[in-house]
Amino acid sequence: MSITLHEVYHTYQPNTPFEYHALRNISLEIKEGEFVGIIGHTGSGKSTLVQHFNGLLKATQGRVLIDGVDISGKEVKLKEIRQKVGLVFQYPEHQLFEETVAADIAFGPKNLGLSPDKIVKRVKKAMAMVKLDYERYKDSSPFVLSGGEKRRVAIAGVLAMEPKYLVLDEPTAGLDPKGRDEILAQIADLHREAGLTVVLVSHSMDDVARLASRLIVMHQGEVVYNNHPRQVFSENNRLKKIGLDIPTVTKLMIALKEKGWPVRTDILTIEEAKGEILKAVKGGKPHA
Ligand SMILES: Nc1ncnc2c1ncn2[C@@H]1O[C@H](COP(=O)(O)OP(=O)(O)OP(=O)(O)O)[C@@H](O)[C@H]1O
Repeated sequence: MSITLHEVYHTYQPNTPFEYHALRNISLEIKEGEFVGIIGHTGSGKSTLVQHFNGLLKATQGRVLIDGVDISGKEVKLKEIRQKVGLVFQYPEHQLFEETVAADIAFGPKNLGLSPDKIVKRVKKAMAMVKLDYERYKDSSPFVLSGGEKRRVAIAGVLAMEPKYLVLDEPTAGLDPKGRDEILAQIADLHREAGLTVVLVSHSMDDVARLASRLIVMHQGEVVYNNHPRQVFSENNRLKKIGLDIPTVTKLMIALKEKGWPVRTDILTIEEAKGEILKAVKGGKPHA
């Protein structure tokens, strides 16, 4: 079971003076249970790519298969595909529109034609998943909430559809560090505890390095790396050439190594760095 792209191209406004080839020859697979990060600088095609995962954009060429089903098939119900692949847009809170938090989250399940009982159950479950207290928030207007809370309401709206794949396009954009950490921790929980397959689009290396087990790096509409974060970040110089940076903690370890400390440089988290530095310090002075 997977999201599979086979030689996908996407051209915006074809055969016009504004024609733009946003995706070129993309083949990739996101397997059920994975946590995949998609990184790339602005304009590299990340949003265009993920909008193919649920049929919001149609491939100009190539095939997109969701759990083996080619979504361009005439008999395919895109509504079902969009339920299976939940897509959280950039700044999803801009799409909140109902008068209360509960009504907003209920919008999707209502459209599925579920009974009122089932709808309430889904709303409660989705709010619990993003750690919003049901009783406290259900009757609030979404518009009086903080930026981070609004975003959680928007994510809950997608979760209430009970997707199998959760695709988040820059979910931390515009949040302060606390809001960012909270959202990322919740996304990690959704993968670890709720068992969702997660695709996280980001241009923050620090964020994806900690969470993703695989990274897809985009550059000018193409996939340039598709590998474990440690492998990707070992390509420090090539990443720099395409305008991407390695995680801060990885940079620190490279700097220590250059100063002669016997530390590993394929480090992705502060915890790993701590262990490595303590080991090196116990071992005595640097060699160089
Ligand atoms: N509707 C459109 N018509 C023409 N070109 C478009 C359209 N939407 C996007 N593009 C172009 O396609 C390219 C890829 O855009 P996309 O939004 O996928 O990039 P991105 O990597 O998600 O960028 P960001 O990090 O800024 O969100 C950009 O150069 C953009 O200008």
